Amino acid sequence: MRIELVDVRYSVPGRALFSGLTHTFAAPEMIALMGPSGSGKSTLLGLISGQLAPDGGSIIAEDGGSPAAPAWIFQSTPLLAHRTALDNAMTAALMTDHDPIVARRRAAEALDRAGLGGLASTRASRLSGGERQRVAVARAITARSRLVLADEPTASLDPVSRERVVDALRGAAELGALTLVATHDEWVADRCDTKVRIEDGTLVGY
Ligand SMILES: Nc1ncnc2c1ncn2[C@@H]1O[C@H](COP(=O)(O)OP(=O)(O)OP(=O)(O)O)[C@@H](O)[C@H]1O
Repeated sequence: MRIELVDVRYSVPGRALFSGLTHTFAAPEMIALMGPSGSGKSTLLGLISGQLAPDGGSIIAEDGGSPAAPAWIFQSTPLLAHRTALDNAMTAALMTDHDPIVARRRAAEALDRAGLGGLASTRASRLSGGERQRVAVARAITARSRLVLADEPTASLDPVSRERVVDALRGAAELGALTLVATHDEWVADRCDTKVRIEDGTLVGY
């Protein structure tokens, strides 16, 4: 997966957030997207996902020619509350063309990888916030998502849960996904492969 932003322009009422942003992200990598509140982190993820259309310029997502189909991880990622962790981990894969038996095996493997093997049969409503986040990452891995967009994935977690969620996201990147993590948390950013910060509408490595 490779995302090329070329001369991207995007404004919200009264303000240009990006006025000629050019940058390339390429997998496999886990990239921290930093920047002050309101600098445009969530907006940039929305542009990369295709949920937002740029006012100008182009965003080219390449994965062997096919467009990106991102997996989203939010501060509190929605799961099917009354279904098990295993069912939840399978859902995205089942919506593509995966064989249900293969999806089930992959989901079990992804949960194991996320340290949740013992909770596979537990309903999502009974999991902690951090466990739910890891199920969401396992869902992305099961679906073989090439692009993982995480928007403040650890914002409401205690330090132990935060580390486990970051490890799970690292697992997605190690399996080949381009993993973008918008965060305010320097601890999380330090665990990514690369750190970029939005400064005055441009992306600066640091
Ligand atoms: N639909 C919209 N209409 C008006 N303003 C918007 C809209 N979407 C975003 N904005 C503004 O654009 C700016 C960037 O928002 P964005 O959510 O991308 O920032 P952020 O860096 O993710 O912030 P935070 O760290 O607080 O989550 C903010 O000032 C926000 O108020």
